[in-house]
Amino acid sequence: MKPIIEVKNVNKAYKKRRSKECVQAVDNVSFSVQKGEILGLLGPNGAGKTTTIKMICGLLVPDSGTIEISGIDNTKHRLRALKHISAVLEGNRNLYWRLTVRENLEYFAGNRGKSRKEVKERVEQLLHDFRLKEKEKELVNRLSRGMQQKLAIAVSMLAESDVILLDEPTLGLDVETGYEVRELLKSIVKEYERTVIISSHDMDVIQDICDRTVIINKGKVVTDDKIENLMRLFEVKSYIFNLGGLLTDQQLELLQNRFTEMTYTPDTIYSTIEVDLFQNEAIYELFDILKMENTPVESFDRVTVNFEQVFMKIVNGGEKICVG
Ligand SMILES: Nc1ncnc2c1ncn2[C@@H]1O[C@H](COP(=O)(O)OP(=O)(O)OP(=O)(O)O)[C@@H](O)[C@H]1O
Repeated sequence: MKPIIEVKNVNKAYKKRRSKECVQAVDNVSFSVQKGEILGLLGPNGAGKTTTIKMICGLLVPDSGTIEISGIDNTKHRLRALKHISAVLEGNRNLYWRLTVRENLEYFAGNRGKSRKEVKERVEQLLHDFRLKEKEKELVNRLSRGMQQKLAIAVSMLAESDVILLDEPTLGLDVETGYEVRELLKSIVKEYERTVIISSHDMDVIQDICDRTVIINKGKVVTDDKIENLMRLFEVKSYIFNLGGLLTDQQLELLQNRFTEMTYTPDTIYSTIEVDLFQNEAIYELFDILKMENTPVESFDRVTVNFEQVFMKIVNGGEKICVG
């Protein structure tokens, strides 16, 4: 099936201020999104997420590469392509600040050529789904940041476009409101059956809501996979060994040379090693190094990892992860 969004070999550089140098914000990025998929664009600060989102929704033009939306090139046929997309960008909530919550929804619903009855029904539905009913008469400029964000997302749903882009939907919200917005997104993205791209550096948002994640670091795609696959990959590869003794300097050096991802924690007479074993044979090499000094292994187990740790490993490892 042809993807609904296809980003192909896209590059974007910015000129640094007061200098002739450039920052390569997006470096040969390619990924695609199928209809109905919920994709998380994840990456640390400055990774290139916002630049990518802005290129998809036509606010920035790539230096090279192509972006197709429903098969339409969004630089060659910008308006036609953008009909398929609505976006909620960080710090740019497209709302009328001097209108109430209900008035905003009515305005944007009416704007789409709907009948009065249809507008009323739609607005009621959204007020209910987004838990905004209590605030329907409140002016937008008096709403909390979280409420404004919910309203902005509700407005984006009104467009009935195939694809919704959400840039950092929980950024700057307090923990409780962030959680509420996340839970809300989780329930509505499935219910409203849209294709969604969420950019975030909030791991919980990505893990809870998205089917798949594209992780970007320093402008490059480092991983593109289902979250469950990434979790599985790291879960089975991370081990903790409880040792009934301490390592000698020579053993430690050998282990550190062999296993880059390794943590040694000595206690008085016991110690632990946490290590990532990417090949099954590596475990035998580890045992050989321990056997050199007859260091007893009292127990070993897989480490349970959370998505945040997986993300840190991928980003800090800097390598392309291939799964499957
Ligand atoms: N208008 C601009 N002019 C110059 N450099 C820019 C501009 N916008 C972004 N950059 C730089 O491009 C790189 C990617 O920025 P971008 O905002 O796309 O990343 P991001 O992943 O969205 O980061 P964050 O999570 O911090 O918003 C960064 O190094 C950033 O400093």
